[in-house]
Amino acid sequence: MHPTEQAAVPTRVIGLISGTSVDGIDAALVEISGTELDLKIELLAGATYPYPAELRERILAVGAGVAISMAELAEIDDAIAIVFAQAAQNIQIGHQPATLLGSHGQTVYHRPPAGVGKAGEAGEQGKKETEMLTPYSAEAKRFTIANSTPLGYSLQLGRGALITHLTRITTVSNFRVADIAIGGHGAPLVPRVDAYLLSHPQEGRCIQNIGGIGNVAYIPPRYGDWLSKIRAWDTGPGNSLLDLAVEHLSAGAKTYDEDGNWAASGTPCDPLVEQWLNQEYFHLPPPKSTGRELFGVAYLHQCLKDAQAYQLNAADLLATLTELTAASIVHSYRTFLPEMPQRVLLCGGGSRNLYLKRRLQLLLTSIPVWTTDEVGLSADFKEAIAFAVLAYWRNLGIPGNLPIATGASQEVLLGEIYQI
Ligand SMILES: Nc1ncnc2c1ncn2[C@@H]1O[C@H](COP(=O)(O)OP(=O)(O)OP(=O)(O)O)[C@@H](O)[C@H]1O
Ligand SMILES: CC(=O)N[C@H]1[C@@H]2OC[C@@H](O2)[C@@H](O)[C@@H]1O[C@H](C)C(=O)O
Repeated sequence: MHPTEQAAVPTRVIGLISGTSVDGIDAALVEISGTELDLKIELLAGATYPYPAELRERILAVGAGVAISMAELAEIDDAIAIVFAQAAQNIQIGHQPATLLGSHGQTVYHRPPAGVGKAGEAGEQGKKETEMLTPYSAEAKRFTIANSTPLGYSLQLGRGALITHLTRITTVSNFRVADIAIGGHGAPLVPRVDAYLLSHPQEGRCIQNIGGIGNVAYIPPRYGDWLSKIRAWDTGPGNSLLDLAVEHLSAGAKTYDEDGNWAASGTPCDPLVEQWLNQEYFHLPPPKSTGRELFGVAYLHQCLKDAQAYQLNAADLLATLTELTAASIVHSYRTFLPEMPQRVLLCGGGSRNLYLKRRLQLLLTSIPVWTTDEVGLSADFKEAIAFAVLAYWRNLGIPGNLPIATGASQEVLLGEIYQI
């Protein structure tokens, strides 16, 4: 059957992802029809299933660079597959079963291609640009040494074969490797889905995800050669530094700044934000991607050190870190977009941070800042929905990456398929 004939019949698909915040597994059960311009999704159910505390701690440790044995890695890989399979079972309760499952898995390591920002470009120039990423930490230095090979590397745990075995559902997983193998960053992958679900006939839009890391997809108005004008990249820290700071400042009592209330009671320190914006990542041209390897614990420690000069209290420090997220997003639009969008649509957990949203609105002046909920697509489950769509495209033989976003040399089928 031709892909378009196959796609005429709606398919029930599960999308699963745990992002860089490692807060739990986002699961979406969707009904999908159409292929690209006629792509339609209906969200039947969405839920977040927290990780067992011990597994979360182990994942965070691996992500922070703690050395583990291959035996432990294997254990974590399957422990993640098991909780992902449980999430898939739970999300179907009370619904007709799904016939396809897309599982992003859990990123524990992400290294952009050498010459980050210039995907696929190896050699001295590439190395020089990567070395510029080192002022912040010993951890960042290791990142540079590891990054002397031309291709990127990204590791998502929770192997698909086991998820298929446990759920009895055809599963697509390991979405990033094919793009990386042809010179791409393997991220961001959601922009192609954003393009078909969130484009507008007259309006240029930035779809801004604020997870642990932030990423944007600029989708121009849907006419002419609009697809070639899409731009996308990781903007830098979303909530990663904020969450780590909250945990540190509350001595472990809190894991995030609910609604941004704590930061809202402080005042951002503008000179510090200016200083932090000098960091090289913010100035590298897209395509570019990043992770907790850069915007993680060591980075926060350097921020805390920098802040000592200004004697900030806890609330001021959180306000300043929140401002870094907002300012780095807006700075990247002003620097790298061909034109500013007419609307910004937020998604991810950071879209619930009301203080962050207010600061973004202030910096973007007259450009309205909404959430994707306000145009009919769940801000909480958009990433999980996207991996359901990417699995569906893979199953139909439709490429999932956008070379302009990832830096890959061409479009490619994303993901490995495991059948029962
Ligand atoms: N009500 C809220 N107020 C403030 N922040 C919130 C709220 N709810 C969620 N968050 C933030 O959102 C984060 C989780 O966001 P999300 O689940 O989108 O991240 P992720 O998917 O793990 O990351 P990424 O998109 O980088 O992979 C939490 O760690 C927290 O910082
Ligand atoms: C390696 C990895 O997991 N990257 C994530 C991360 O979280 C946000 C940002 O960095 C994004 O580029 C990417 O995820 C989304 C789902 C993407 O690929 O579009």
